[in-house]
Amino acid sequence: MPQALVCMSHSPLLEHVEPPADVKASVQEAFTAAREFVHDFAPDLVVNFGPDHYNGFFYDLMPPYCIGFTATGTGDYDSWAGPLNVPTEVAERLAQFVIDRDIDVAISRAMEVDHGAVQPMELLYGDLTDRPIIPVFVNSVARPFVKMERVRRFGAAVGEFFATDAEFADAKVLFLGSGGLSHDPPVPQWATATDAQRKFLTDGRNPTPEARAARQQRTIDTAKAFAAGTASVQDLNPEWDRAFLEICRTGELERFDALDADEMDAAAGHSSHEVRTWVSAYSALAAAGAYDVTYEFYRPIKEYIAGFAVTTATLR
Ligand SMILES: O=C(O)CCc1cccc(O)c1O
Ligand SMILES: [Fe+2]
Repeated sequence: MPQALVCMSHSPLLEHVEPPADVKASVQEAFTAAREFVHDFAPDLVVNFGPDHYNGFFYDLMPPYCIGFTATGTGDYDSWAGPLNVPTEVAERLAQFVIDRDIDVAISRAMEVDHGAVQPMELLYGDLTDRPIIPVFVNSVARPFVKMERVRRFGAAVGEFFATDAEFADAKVLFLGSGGLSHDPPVPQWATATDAQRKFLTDGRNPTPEARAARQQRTIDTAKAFAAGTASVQDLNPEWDRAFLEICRTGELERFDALDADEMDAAAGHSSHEVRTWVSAYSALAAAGAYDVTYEFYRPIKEYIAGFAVTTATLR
């Protein structure tokens, strides 16, 4: 069983806003299940499909996907702030393979990854350097978006590399996807942003501690208000989330192609695009063969501003 998958929502609010005790306990149980899964699997390498929230990628140069050859955590919301343990030579060969499959992926030799990319690894391993990891950015927040079909093909190309590369014939690779499902946290969008917000979206790297703290407090305040029913935040959409999870379960991944960005905004919120990391990760796993989803947790959680899901999968 050389490959496996964990896909999970993330939320920087996990440590900042308290849902009811039973809800919190159920999420912690899901994390425990995922942790046991990865410890049993014991991957030699993690391929980490992560989004970004204008901490590492900005509108000065916004690729649809990017493979990191070396990478550092930005430390937003107290997430991982140091270097990642990236096997550069493998990342380089992966990028060449993907490009040869006609997917024009960007690369970075100094990638910056935020809470959205590192939180699953922190929850599963506690330490971003515990395993060799290849960080793969999948744009999930900054329009324009490529079609979901392209995201699926991108993930499949990544998966094909590990399914066919001689060096990985006996290696265990974990595909990790982070984000979603339905949610609409207060991340500015270009189309409706003020001039000051547009400057941040374009040129917001390395914020002052004050600016970062203000941004984080705004998210925390919004989450508390959303849970109290007083925020004008778009509702979570459990139906949409369950339909998405159903596609993951069936393995009929071409069905993801019908996900349209405008419809997703309307039905599931402006951050629902984070499921692009899931589409990539599931497609990567499916490139090696049929799989089974072995664990699924789902709960819409306003305190975390997330249709919160955790899934694990193994090859059949
Ligand atoms: O502050 C931000 O930029 C967004 C934080 C955030 C909140 C809820 C769910 C998420 O997935 C998320 O990323
Ligand atoms: Fe996010």
